[in-house]
This record gives sequence, C-alpha cells and structure tokens, in this order.
Amino acid sequence: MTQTLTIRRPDDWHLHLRDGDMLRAVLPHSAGHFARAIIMPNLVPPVVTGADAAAYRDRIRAALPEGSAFTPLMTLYLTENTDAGDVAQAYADGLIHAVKLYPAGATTNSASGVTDFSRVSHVLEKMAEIGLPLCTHGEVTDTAVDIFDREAAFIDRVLDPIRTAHPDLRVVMEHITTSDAVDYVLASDRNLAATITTHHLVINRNHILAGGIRPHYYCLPVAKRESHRLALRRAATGGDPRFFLGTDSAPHTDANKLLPCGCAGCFTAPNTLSILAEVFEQEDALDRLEGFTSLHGPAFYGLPVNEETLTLVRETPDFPAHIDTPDGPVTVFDPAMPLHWTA
Ligand SMILES: NC(=O)N[C@@H](CC(=O)O)C(=O)O
Ligand SMILES: [Zn+2]
Ligand SMILES: [Zn+2]
Repeated sequence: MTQTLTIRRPDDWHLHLRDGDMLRAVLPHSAGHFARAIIMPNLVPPVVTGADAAAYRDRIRAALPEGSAFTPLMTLYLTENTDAGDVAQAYADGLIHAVKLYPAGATTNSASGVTDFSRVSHVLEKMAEIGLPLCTHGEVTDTAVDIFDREAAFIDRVLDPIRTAHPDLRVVMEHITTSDAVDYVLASDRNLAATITTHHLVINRNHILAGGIRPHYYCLPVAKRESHRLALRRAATGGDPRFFLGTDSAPHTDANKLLPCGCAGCFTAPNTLSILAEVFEQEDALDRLEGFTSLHGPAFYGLPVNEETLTLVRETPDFPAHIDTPDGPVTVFDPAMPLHWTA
C-alpha cells in the first residue's frame, strides 16, 4: 500500500479569504498547503476596480505567516458599472487573473452583481479580446426556479447565450454541482473549464436535510442528489484537464451559520487535501490527484505549474472541529468519513 504521495504543490482556483481578523485567522490554513489561489472578490464592499484589487492583495500579503511564499491571484467583481478599460489595465499589469460574475442576489455578498447581462457585454467583449477568463457563479436568481434547478437553468438561460455571443471568451464554471454542468463542459470544444469543490465530492443533499437540518453543510450552489455527486466524482477523478480544484472554502462564524436565515458556505481549508486524497483513493485514482490539484488549473490559466512539491503521508489526520477567530468560532467541514492521509 502506498504510504506517501508526493505531488506538485496544489493551487486553489476558488477561495474566500475575507478581510481583517477573519483573513488573518483563515489565511494560514490555505497558505500552508497551497502555492497560489484565485481570491474571490465578494467582500463588503466588493473588489470592483484595479485599485481595490491591489489594496486587497496587499492586505493579504501583510496577513501571510512569516516566510510564506503563497501568492494570491486577484479577481474583480463584475458590476453593471465595471469599466472595461480599468479591467484591461489591471490584467495587463499582471494584477488580476479573472473577473467574477455573480448574478445579483445569487449568493453571499452578491447584491452588487449583474441583473441585466446586456449591460456587461462590452466588458465581456474586451475580456474575450485580451484572453482574460470569466469565472461564473452559475445560478439563476429567478424565484420561480427551484433552487435545485438553478444551475441547470443558468447554463441554458445565461451561460450558453454569453458563450454564443462571445465565443472567444474563456469561462470557468465555478463550484459545479450537477451532471448537467459536467455534461456542458464535456460537450464544449474550447474556452471552457469548471472548478469542483472538495465538499461537493463528499456530500449530497441528504447530508443537509435528512435526520435534522445541518447548517454547516449548507453552501451555494446547494449540494444536489446523489447521482450528481457521483457525476462530479467521475469528472474530478477522471483526468480530464477541463476539471480542476476550487475549494470554495468560505468561512462564516458559527453565529452567522446558525441563524434562522444562516449564511451559505463550507470552511474546508484545513482538511481539504486530506479529504481529496481520501476521495481519489476511494475512486482508485490517487495517481490523478496531482492533475486535479496542481496541473489542470495552471494550464487553463496559462500559468506555470509549481516547482515545489507537497507530500501526503498515510497517517490519520487530526483536525479541530472549529478554529477560533476574533469574530468567534468557525466550524471546519466534517467529511463524515474516516480520513487516512495527512498533508
Ligand atoms: N459558496 C458559498 O456558499 N458561499 C460563498 C459565496 C459563493 O461562492 O457563492 C461565500 O462567500 O460565503
Ligand atoms: Zn459562488
Ligand atoms: Zn465561492
């Protein structure tokens, strides 16, 4: 039995670091394992201009543990007022690596997102021209659409029309949760990829709702039925370079999770790699873990792979149930299965 597994150092292509005290509390958990991460811009207020992104990057750098080589890859939050020239300049400066599309109201801190997609088409056109990827939170917000159908509806109503109108636009479907999304990626011939989270490889909607409501498993897009989880596992472990890791580690204090209307998000940064190794071993695909965590993402984003490595050891990992932050405890995602790999 394999006792150690050495892979190129992973990157996280979808990460929420927040700001201030929360940033300082959660950042070491990602910086300890990952070389780089695409940093989500859904702060309050959001990161909308190049100047905002530069300032946020500097706050992240200042919060890094001594000696850490972690590189934050910044993104801009697309609004109906986004200035295409500012976006292009931030990309030319090497400051940003993607622009994030949130349909207004779709998820945590998305109030400034897009309502009328025609109002951002000039920005998308510029991005297509310069090769800057668009990352999408792929859910419609139409209250008439069932929450479990919102990802599939987004593909039909929003994403496919955008890709038809802008065929050169490079798109990452973030945190996909359905076989519909997997199939849509597989049917594409170019300019499309998807991130998959750790938790969506582990939980289905029963984890949230069966035998009592479990707010710590509530995230958006919400976990779907088991057949979708199995499709995600096949996609993640199958070796196709269009699928790569975006943990979507999204810390909220327990106080904010455990409300009558609690926040969406799973905090997976501390145990993500242990869980992924477990999942890939269960699928007899440990040899494909490196592709998913360390190779496919850089290839899509046109960045070099990391030269440093990370070694996983077959040892039962020990994780706290929660981490303490000045804002209060943040519960660590519970994979509800024994883990055998320590990163
Ligand atoms: N995934 C989540 O459930 N929450 C994210 C937002 C997001 O990625 O949609 C957050 O910022 O908390
Ligand atoms: Zn999202
Ligand atoms: Zn997210």
